[in-house]
Amino acid sequence: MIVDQVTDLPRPPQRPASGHKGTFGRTMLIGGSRGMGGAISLSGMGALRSGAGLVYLVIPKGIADVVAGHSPSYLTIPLPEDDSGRISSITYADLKSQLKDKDSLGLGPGCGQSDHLKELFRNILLHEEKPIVVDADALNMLADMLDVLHEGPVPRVLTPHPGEFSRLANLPIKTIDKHRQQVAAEFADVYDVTLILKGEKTIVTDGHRMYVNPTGNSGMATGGTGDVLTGIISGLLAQGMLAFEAAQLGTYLHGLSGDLAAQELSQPGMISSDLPRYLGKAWQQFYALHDSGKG
Ligand SMILES: NC(=O)C1=CN([C@@H]2O[C@H](COP(=O)(O)OP(=O)(O)OC[C@H]3O[C@@H](n4cnc5c(N)ncnc54)[C@H](OP(=O)(O)O)[C@@H]3O)[C@@H](O)[C@H]2O)[C@@H](O)CC1
Ligand SMILES: Nc1ncnc2c1ncn2[C@@H]1O[C@H](COP(=O)(O)OP(=O)(O)O)[C@@H](O)[C@H]1O
Ligand SMILES: [Mg+2]
Repeated sequence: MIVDQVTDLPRPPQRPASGHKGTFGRTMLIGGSRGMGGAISLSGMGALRSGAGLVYLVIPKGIADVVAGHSPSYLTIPLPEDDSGRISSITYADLKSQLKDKDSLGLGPGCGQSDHLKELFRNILLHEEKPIVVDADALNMLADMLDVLHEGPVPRVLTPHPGEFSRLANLPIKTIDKHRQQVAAEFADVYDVTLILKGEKTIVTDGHRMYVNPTGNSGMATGGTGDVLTGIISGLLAQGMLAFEAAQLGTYLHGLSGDLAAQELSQPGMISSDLPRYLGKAWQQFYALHDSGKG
């Protein structure tokens, strides 16, 4: 297997002067559960500040008001829930009309795990050809049904931290930490996905290309920062970026937001909800350095 090291960042999505919110894509994020409404709200913030035109959050009804209260900019779709406050009852067929006009999906932040969710995500991953980001509990459920990734050349971005990757690839965390690039590239190649292996110097690979992200700091080791990344990448995918490029740019901007937050707030003093707030500054710095001020 030959893997090219990529260092250049991709072009960001174009923002035509005549663009309207439909031009910049609709992304739908499915997650949240009782006690983890924050995760899906953070993803939604990442998606909004990535430039996506419309951000839909599909959540259990028990947390709908709290999630909607995080930002008036979300559209929320409340669904029935089970006794533990996780999305339940609704089937893939029930969701189909909602999925139809969406340009990208993000599955998992804070959703918890259940047989029902597993079946729902299984059907989405099997039948939806649009780009999908898979994170958090959706990754943990995916570990038992990796066959859904063999159903065709469709854009899938997986965003595990080493603990989640250990479950997915059935490898000890020690082996993953020691051979990060090799194990990530092998997995991405076998399952035809873009894999983001998170941590210090996050790796983005599709099995043929490898990008090692230079941004980010250990101030980002705080609950919810990965949820923000999921939203950013879903939003970039909704704007038409290809999977590897969206993963690369999303990871870079996410880490840069963390660096800018740390500069002003310190590493211990920054929290995950600061990242979306610094994403605007990260975009400005990106445009200044890489894209001649178009933003
Ligand atoms: N505000 C909210 O609503 C929030 C909600 N959240 C939601 O919580 C759900 C569970 O997600 P999760 O990631 O917290 O737990 P899990 O999948 O069990 O993984 C942890 C295991 O992996 C191991 N591990 C090894 N290396 C690691 C590494 N580099 N980074 C991280 N872990 C590493 C680790 O080892 P240890 O810490 O013991 O050393 C441990 O054994 C999920 O739905 C998520 O969206 C969170 O996003 C927080 C904010
Ligand atoms: N030491 C570190 N250096 C750089 N980035 C880090 C470091 N620790 C964590 N991060 C970043 O923070 C994010 C954590 O994601 P994740 O573990 O999924 O958190 P959560 O599930 O709580 O949202 C990832 O993007 C990861 O790369
Ligand atoms: Mg996570």
